[in-house]
Amino acid sequence: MALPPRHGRSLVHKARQRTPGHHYNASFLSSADRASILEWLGTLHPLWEQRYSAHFPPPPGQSQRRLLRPVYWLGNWQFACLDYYRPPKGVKDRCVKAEPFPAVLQRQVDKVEELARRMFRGPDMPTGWHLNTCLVNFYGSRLEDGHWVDTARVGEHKDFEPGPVASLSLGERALLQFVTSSRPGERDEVVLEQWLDDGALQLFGGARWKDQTFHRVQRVDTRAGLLLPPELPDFRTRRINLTFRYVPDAHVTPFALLSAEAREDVRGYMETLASHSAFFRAELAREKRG
Ligand SMILES: O=C(O)CCC(=O)C(=O)O
Ligand SMILES: [Fe+2]
Repeated sequence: MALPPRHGRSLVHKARQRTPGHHYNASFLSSADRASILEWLGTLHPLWEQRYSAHFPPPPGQSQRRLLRPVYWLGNWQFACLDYYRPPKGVKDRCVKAEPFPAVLQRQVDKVEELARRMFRGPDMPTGWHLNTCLVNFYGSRLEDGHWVDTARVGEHKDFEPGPVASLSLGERALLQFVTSSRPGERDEVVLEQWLDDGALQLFGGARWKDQTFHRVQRVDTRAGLLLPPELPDFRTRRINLTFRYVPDAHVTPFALLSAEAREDVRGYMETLASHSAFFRAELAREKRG
């Protein structure tokens, strides 16, 4: 059970704690699978996306900015400038069909789905749920005007995809916190903290962790010299996290079938991806065939 937070005491939940709806296994990945995932990561060409686009301009008072980190998506790509997947209203032209999972990841997904089906029932396990989406987050420092700037954090947010969400962590450990919703003038209350270790699985679902709380990556440890693949210009990766989610198949759209505006907004990204990927080349070609 999650203990209520007490003053002056941090809640550090150890491996395999019993918190309903939240599961953590520090040693989920075998060393062979871990090695093979790292080898696959070395072949990726992640994107530095911009938050906004021609048809999704910055709101008043905000300006165009890059995301804090490069990302890669599998299954479907939720481009930041298409404003991510936000059911029930934001489901059209949000999830662009992307590459399938490599075999080593599909094997992890099969195991995680089996576990999730044992952990979650009824309203916590949507009809048709399967993990068909993966966001690969690269955490580290980026070079800005000759200085390395640490951008290894994620502000509080919810994952809006329905049902349980699973994540695999590689590299430096990260402190993940679940916090209650913020109200103006009130400090967020941390209701659960979990250090995510190299090779760990975290699985969470149900109203408590998906709807009633936000989560954030508060910080990522630094150990001198840890550098994860792939080699990127102007970025040093020390942690990689893969989150697996479910987007109903009806909401995953091939690039060629997006609205003209959405195609315009992401065409440049598709072309960049296509320069390294036969899958994205074929998706672009499909548009030309009409
Ligand atoms: O890096 C992590 O462990 C969590 C990332 C996350 O919350 C997300 O990608 O939605
Ligand atoms: Fe998240």
